[in-house]
Amino acid sequence: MESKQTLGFQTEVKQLLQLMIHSLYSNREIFLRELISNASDACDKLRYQALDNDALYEGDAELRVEISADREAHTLTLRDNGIGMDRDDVIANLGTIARSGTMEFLKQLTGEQKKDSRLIGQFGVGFYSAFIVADEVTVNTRKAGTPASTGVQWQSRGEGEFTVEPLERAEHGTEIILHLREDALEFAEEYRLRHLIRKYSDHIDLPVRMQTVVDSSEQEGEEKTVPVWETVNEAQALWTRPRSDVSDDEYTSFYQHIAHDGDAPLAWSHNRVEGKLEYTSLLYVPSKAPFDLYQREGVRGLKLYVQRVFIMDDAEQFLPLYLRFIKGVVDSNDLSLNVSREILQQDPQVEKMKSALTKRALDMLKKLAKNDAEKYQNFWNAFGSVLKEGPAEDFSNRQQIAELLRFSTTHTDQPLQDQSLADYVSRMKEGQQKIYYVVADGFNAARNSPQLEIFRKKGIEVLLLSDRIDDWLMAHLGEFDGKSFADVAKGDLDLGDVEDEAEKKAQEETAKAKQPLIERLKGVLGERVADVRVTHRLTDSPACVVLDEHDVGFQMRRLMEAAGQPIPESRPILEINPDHALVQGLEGAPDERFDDLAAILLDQAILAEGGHLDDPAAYVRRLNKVLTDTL
Ligand SMILES: Nc1ncnc2c1ncn2[C@@H]1O[C@H](COP(=O)(O)OP(=O)(O)OP(=O)(O)O)[C@@H](O)[C@H]1O
Repeated sequence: MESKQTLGFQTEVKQLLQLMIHSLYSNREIFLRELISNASDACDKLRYQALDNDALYEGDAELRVEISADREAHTLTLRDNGIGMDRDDVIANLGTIARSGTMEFLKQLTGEQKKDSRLIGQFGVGFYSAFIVADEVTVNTRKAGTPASTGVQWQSRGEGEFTVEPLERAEHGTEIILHLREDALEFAEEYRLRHLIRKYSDHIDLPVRMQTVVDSSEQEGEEKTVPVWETVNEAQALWTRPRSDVSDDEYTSFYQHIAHDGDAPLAWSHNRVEGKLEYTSLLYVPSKAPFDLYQREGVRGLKLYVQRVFIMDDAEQFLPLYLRFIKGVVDSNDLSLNVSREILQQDPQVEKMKSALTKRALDMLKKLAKNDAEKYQNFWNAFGSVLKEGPAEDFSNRQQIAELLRFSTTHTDQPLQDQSLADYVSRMKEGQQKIYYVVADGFNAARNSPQLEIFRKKGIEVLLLSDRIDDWLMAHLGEFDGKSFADVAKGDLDLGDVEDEAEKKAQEETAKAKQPLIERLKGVLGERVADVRVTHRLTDSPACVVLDEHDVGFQMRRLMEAAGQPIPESRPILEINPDHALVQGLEGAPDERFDDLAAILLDQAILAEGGHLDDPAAYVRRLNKVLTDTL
């Protein structure tokens, strides 16, 4: 048998402990939530593993958590009869392996205690929160189903080192003994503990018991004290209760338990489905994005239960990827208890549940948008760009998703995305048939895009898009309220009936008159452009570049380029503003000067659109030549 060993905490864990001990005072009670939460997870794990091996219960199938305090000794003890840990588990889990969350946690610290303490649970650094209130922590544990001699004792003062040593332990499960700091003795007070236990564990399906009053009874003249274990929490899984019985506070604290998030959720939706498929779901919209929202391997999915038995965390088969921010629980009556991830992937029932849960989640967002604009904006700011993946991933729900989208537009000219498509449609000009948008790499580039000039002049609103996903979104959105979308940088400018016949005629005539100039430009620019034409979309700029209706957009091209993907060959169309002095000056220019100005015009149009030049040095050379001539 190995003897006592002293080991160093991993660097990140050390940093974390320093922080726990020295800075997080504001919300100290959360350590209890974290430790109860761990105990509850440990019991869930044992219940699950015992499904096909009853012996793991070792004759004690009544899963529970017990909490007792000793005011004299300054200790608080939490005991569970869950799965327990062996020596390797203890070393890995409680010291040497920083969870991926720890680093992120450290990165995101703001120095503001309130905020920082809320981050603790979210990043899976729960156990160490014990050191907020304790100056020494002892963990006695034994893995269920192993001999009594394989117990382990872990001990640390949270200062950089911990010890592990073998322990003879009759019971399986884990006992955590906190030696409370002088200033944390309130956590040994019975009334305080009772209150906290109810606050943090009423909703979990596991009795949390306290050794409270000591019962003294006179027997044969001798005073005998009997410890009484009393269940303090409600101990009923929250989702199994009828909606009308559950308070908002309870929904909130259940969310905080399952999502490891100290903040309140923005909305929830709790439903029981009966009939062919029977299940209960409880879905939540968090208020802020987790750090791994955009990572491929990021944690997502619901907690899956089958007939109240916990089966797995992060069951991702029940919601589409674009709703990966939704947290919650699904409890099925139909799935088998030994269902695995592989089975979930193929089960047609799961597919049906996924489709129903998707609708529920979208409905929940719709309601939030309708009832609370401020919260909805909060949701959109956190998760809008994920929801924008929806129309491409989930064709059948794309209209519903379209209603949920928010944009910044020329109506507000602000980067905040807070205008819905319905808002846009309600402001459409008489005769306007399309919803116009511009896509650029950043908000300012979009807002100042030359292509918008005519739209601003005529008071036609344009959506200003600058998220990476936007080109992709627009390609899949199709239409909204019977109106199609038009990229102002693609194809011919078509303002529908906003322009009258006289205007159109005048434009045609100008185009005819400029034909010789157009031909001359084409001759000079040659292969660099697909076409040159006169436009009336510009009022201030001399020229702009646009793409053919069916070309891949400028933004998408840059994304594909950055991702090392082959980009389909396409050349821009140069459009010139016949009313601009520079264009007018071109007409009479001698050949050499004309060639320089033509090239500059094209290069400038590409730059204004946000593109980069193949030969920037040539552009600078030409520009300097022209500038010098004017001196
Ligand atoms: N009471 C317990 N019984 C068995 N294992 C435990 C217990 N408490 C902690 N552990 C183990 O230690 C690990 C680390 O716990 P910790 O609370 O730091 O992080 P976590 O539980 O993984 O994340 P989070 O707190 O966000 O749930 C757990 O994942 C679990 O494997």
